[in-house]
Amino acid sequence: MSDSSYWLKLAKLDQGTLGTSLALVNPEKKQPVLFVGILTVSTPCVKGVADDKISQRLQNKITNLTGYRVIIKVKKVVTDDITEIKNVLVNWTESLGLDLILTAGGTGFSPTDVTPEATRAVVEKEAPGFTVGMVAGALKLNPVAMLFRGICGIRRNVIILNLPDNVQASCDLLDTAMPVLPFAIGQLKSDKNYASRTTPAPVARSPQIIPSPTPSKPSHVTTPAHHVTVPSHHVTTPAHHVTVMSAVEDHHAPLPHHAPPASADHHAPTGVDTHHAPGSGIAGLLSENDIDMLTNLDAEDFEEPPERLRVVGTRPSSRGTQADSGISGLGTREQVSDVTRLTRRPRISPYPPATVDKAYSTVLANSNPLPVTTRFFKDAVDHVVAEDVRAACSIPSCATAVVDGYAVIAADMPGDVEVVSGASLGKKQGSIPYLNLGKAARVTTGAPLPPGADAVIPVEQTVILAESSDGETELRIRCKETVTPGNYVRQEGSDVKERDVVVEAGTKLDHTSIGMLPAVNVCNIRVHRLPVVAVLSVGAELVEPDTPYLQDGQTRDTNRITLLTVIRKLGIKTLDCGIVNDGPRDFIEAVTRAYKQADVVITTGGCSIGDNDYVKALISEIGATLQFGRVAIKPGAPTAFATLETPLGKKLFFALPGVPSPALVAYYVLVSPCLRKLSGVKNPSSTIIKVKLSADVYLSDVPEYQRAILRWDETDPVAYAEVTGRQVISRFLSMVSANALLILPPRSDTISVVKRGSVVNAMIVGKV
Ligand SMILES: Nc1nc2c(c(=O)[nH]1)N[C@H]1C(S)=C(S)[C@@H](COP(=O)(O)OP(=O)(O)OC[C@H]3O[C@@H](n4cnc5c(N)ncnc54)[C@H](O)[C@@H]3O)O[C@H]1N2
Ligand code: MOO
Repeated sequence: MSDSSYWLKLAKLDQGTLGTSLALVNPEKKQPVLFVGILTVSTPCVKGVADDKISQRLQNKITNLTGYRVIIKVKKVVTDDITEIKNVLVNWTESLGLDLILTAGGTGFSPTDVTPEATRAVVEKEAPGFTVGMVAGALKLNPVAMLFRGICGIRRNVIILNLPDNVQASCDLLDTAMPVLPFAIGQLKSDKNYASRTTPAPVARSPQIIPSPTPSKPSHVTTPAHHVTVPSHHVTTPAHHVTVMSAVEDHHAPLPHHAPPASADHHAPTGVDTHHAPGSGIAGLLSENDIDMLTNLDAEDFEEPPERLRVVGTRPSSRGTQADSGISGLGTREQVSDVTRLTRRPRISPYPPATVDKAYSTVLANSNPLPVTTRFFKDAVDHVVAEDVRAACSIPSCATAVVDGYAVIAADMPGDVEVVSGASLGKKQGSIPYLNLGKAARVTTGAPLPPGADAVIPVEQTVILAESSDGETELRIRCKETVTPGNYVRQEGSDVKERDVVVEAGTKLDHTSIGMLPAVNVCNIRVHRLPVVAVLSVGAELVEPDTPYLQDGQTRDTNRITLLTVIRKLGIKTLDCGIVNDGPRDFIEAVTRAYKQADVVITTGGCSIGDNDYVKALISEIGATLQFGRVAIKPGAPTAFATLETPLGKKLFFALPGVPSPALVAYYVLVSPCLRKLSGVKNPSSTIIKVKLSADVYLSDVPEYQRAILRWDETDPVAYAEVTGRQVISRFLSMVSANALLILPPRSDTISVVKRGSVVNAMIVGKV
């Protein structure tokens, strides 16, 4: 998968505002560019019960930063959720090439205020001087500033500055910090010119609040608040994640403060702003492209999220940042392994291969049966029963006839008996008259016996002696046979006794067992919830499978439909998450959305060490723990497995290879047992039988799963396995019609070929 389009997109963003994608200096203004993100932390804003007024004010203010041309690259509103805040900060500091992040809100004493804690958890260095300075300035205006708990720190060369949620208070604090920020940023960039050019004049011993230099804004340029529509090819993002540029008016009760500066802050308009500080031009504004991109960048972010963010083996961080922009002489950031940069990737896979056994046991150890729920039997097919199902009644519930004939008293036989009105299907046993000696009652198969009767004689063993004049009823019959009690009688409970176990825990309810439930009067049963499985394909070359004409280099996505089909056959709900073909951020967004709705996320492609293979590193990036990153298996070696604990339960991630047949083999070997175990199946392992090879098979250096078709001939009870042609992994046909995988051991010093006729294990994967 190529992420070039992602970079193009990023370049487009910058082109829209700067004229060149990753340039740091505006050629016209000769001012360094500063990329800023503004994060509003406000649960009410997210819920739509309050407006985000603060971000526009901060935006207006920061775009006037001395010595820099400020670009507001991203804005977002999140709830007061520590993980959500952390994730945004991590995301933004790693992926957006920002220099400064301003957060607003969540810094007070309210129990829900956690912005400082989130910030502290992610920063690499704290910068308490900023906080002290800002609070000192604000205290001169209002003692309530003592309640400000915000911090300032540095993460990945990005300064993060917490500000309070009160509009005026946050502007006041930012005012205090602004004269020093350019110097701090210059130092951070190790850019002596910037640093010296932007060094603030020493401040008086008692710091002064420096009023915002933002010029006042004529009200007629105000653009009405508008919501941004996310283009349809992107996943819909809730409105609160979309940057909404609206007029700002502060209705919050402000802290007592000095007279507001003659600034645009009180009537900051949205949309096209031609009144920003010199050099800012359209800085601080987002084009439609930007918003489109930003919407994608943020996704919905992580509600159930990474407590820790770690990258195993590689670090796909710092993309797009100035220091590693590829422009020589810019920045001196330490060069780390970076999966998004071809030349900076490890040249050997950093993931040690797990043995198949280890991979299998790791997967199963992490696949806990999903919670138990009660379902009506009609809705329980394909579910696995969580508790033994016991009969609530016996089958049959009373003695019944096994044949059509006559219920009799065995002692009367052989002999002639009078036929009385009898029992038929549908009649209750209690409503049937008692049968006395010398009498018989007509019964149909399955009908209850009249009380008093102890045997049934089939019609065939009787002759009619007398009948009614209309020929409708026999009046007297003769039976010549000796009859023993119980003859042709199905005794009460002879099939199932009340309280007998009819379906054992761990059994999947299928057509053979589902009917048993109502038979024993059990309609509601305890079953495990079935997993929801999301499937997405990764690859810039991929197009929808029904694309009629391919352009050079395009490939129809076949893995998705294959996997969705095989999973749906298990009765498991699937989510078709489409193709991810727009680079790492697109991937993170898609996987994040997927795991929020699914228990298991399966990706295919982008999983080896080719140009666009970042899947594993990015799975780690969303906070999941990579349990293994490769498997010593053929095919399917690049398969990885990761887990993520969330408040909604453990989420499992399988990264399967892009090549179709290895992807399906890896699915059979590792994913399908996982899905069975999650569903609650007692023995989730696949069915393995002994088969004979119909041709010599050469062994590989790792365990190999060769695709085969099993056939039986009349003379041999053991199936013959015919390998499906050449087993090169790229051969699509090797999978078609295969109903078994031959499990072949690795080559050893003593054995490198298994001869025709030898018996090997085969995993059943299809109809045999
Ligand atoms: N230098 C190395 N190269 C490779 C290694 C290695 O260890 N070192 N491993 C090889 C193995 S083994 C496999 S398997 C593949 C796996 O590659 P990826 O998972 O990265 O898959 P992609 O590069 O994305 O695609 C490979 C191939 O498959 C086609 N593809 C991808 N997705 C789909 C789909 N959804 N439907 C149909 N076809 C798909 C794709 O177009 C490529 O042709 O890596 C080896 N290389
Ligand atoms: O291990 Mo790959 O999946 O076959 O070539």
